Amino acid sequence: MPWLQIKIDTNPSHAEILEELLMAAGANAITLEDCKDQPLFEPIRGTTPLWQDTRITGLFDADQDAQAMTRAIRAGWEDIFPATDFPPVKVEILEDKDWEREWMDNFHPIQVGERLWICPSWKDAPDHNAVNLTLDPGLAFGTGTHPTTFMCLKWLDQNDISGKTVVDYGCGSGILGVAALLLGAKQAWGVDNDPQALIATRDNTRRNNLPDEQFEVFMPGKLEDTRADLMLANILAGPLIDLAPVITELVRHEGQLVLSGILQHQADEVIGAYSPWFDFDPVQALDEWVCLSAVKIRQG
Ligand SMILES: C[S@@+](CC[C@H](N)C(=O)[O-])C[C@H]1O[C@@H](n2cnc3c(N)ncnc32)[C@H](O)[C@@H]1O
Repeated sequence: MPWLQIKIDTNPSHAEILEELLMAAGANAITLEDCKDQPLFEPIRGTTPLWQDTRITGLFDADQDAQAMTRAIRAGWEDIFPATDFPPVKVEILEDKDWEREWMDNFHPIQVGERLWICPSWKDAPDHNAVNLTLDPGLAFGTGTHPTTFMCLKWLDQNDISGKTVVDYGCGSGILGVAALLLGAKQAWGVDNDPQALIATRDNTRRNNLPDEQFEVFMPGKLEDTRADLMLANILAGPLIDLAPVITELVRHEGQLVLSGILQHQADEVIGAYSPWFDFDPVQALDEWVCLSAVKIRQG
């Protein structure tokens, strides 16, 4: 089914209100991205563009009336900011994403280590006695084929995580948290800043017959009081470094940390950001990527 996208370029101080107005107009999901270098419309020659910091995209069902929705969003804006021009809006039909999902034909069941298989939900599991994780990543990252995901899954397969509590930070499709639960973990919490990822994680939790409460999902900043036994964070080196205090705080004393999304040449910098609190194992590498594991030895 096609989707309707409403894109609005704004600035950070107006972003939250626009998010609320898009949700009130019926958006199924909202994404925010930096758009400084890619304006929706070419700025008029000789003028300074005013609205080019933050792009908000609302995803709506295609049978909605785009003009009526845009009018409602605009009316809401004018009530709140009567003296500020409504920013430029672009409405697009997002055709059925078959082209984005062509990879599905090439996604086959993958064996990870001794116990675990990742099986696309549209294919049969080859070994019914294995721990089979049934997966449809939707529009989120995480099929198990990427070396960073694969190394985290391998770590889970090789370690005893029975009864543990787990945070899957940057959960994407939810693949790591669901794998942890299927391998015996007691509870998982997922965090992602992409709403599509939270939807995919919830769907994959259900697909594996796990109750929603066993894998709860959150936007960043909503999980402050948790102290997990195990933290899985496959993001990228930059955000992992920036998030070091936040991620550290979510791990209990003597809890474990597994980080990936890191290129080989970035490993030392990431280790440096976490070494005030964690003692690292030898680095694991696959292709140009590494996976770092560690134990928390000092309180954050
Ligand atoms: C490489 S994917 C990993 C997905 C999955 N965990 C896996 O291992 O395949 C990284 C995920 O982190 C999310 N992400 C990136 N930066 C983030 C941040 N600052 N806070 C929370 N999530 C973030 C992205 O939206 C994406 O879903």
